[in-house]
Amino acid sequence: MTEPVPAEGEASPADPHLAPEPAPTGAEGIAQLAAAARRVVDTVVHADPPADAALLAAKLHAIADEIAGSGRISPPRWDNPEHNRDHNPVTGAANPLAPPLTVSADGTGGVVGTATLGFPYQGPPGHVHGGISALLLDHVLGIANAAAGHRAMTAWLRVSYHRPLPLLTECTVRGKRVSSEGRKIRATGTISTGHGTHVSAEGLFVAVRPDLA
Ligand SMILES: CCCCCCCCCCCCCC(=O)SCCNC(=O)CCNC(=O)[C@H](O)C(C)(C)COP(=O)(O)OP(=O)(O)OC[C@H]1O[C@@H](n2cnc3c(N)ncnc32)[C@H](O)[C@@H]1OP(=O)(O)O
Repeated sequence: MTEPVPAEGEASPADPHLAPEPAPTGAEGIAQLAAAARRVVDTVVHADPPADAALLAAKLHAIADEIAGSGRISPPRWDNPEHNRDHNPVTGAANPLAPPLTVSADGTGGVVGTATLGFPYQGPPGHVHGGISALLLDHVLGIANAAAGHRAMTAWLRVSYHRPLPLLTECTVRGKRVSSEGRKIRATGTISTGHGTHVSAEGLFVAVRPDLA
């Protein structure tokens, strides 16, 4: 089957913002730690308070001390977008807060990712917190813009919640740049499940000033 050819400025499967990137030294190890920490968070949120909670907490602190003993990386530089990819709270494999969502080109000039969100992301009982949905959409719209060649900051994001988004259900997050005018870029996106669209968003993004990019 022939891949559709993206129009100029649209995300392609070969886009560097979507392609697997060369792993920075130690990235695999950090991703392993992040996956384990993610499991700890999920388990803690689900747990009946164990009788030996204080002892278990002490063990977790000891593990954190051991990890910290190997040193800390410096705060990222503004001009290092690679850092964002690994450590951001949505797709970042190195960030235990990230579900993580895996995003790729959707073949029509936009981007798409899937994730199944568990109890750490709960808002209304059994459903995803609205702020989490906004976070996913903000980030995926940002990736769609980046994949279309625009490194841009969110100026505003309008989120519409159409129906509650259930936890523990695979959801699909889509984003697409829809227009650009000078430094101003507009993008839209949705979060859907097999039951239809639960959340949609549109945003204005402003390309990073050339002297800062
Ligand atoms: C972040 C980059 C990473 C990329 C990595 C890739 C993938 C990762 C994805 C990560 C995604 C993470 C996503 C995140 O989390 S981004 C983090 C959340 N966003 C921010 O923190 C942004 C904070 N705001 C700013 O930094 C500045 O205000 C910006 C950069 C937005 C503009 O300040 P700047 O000094 O640069 O520009 P300007 O003031 O000359 O304005 C220029 C034009 O824009 C128009 N305008 C401005 N604001 C608004 C507004 N609110 N409504 C309507 N219009 C607005 C303005 O009228 C003018 O229009 P015109 O008069 O020319 O017609």
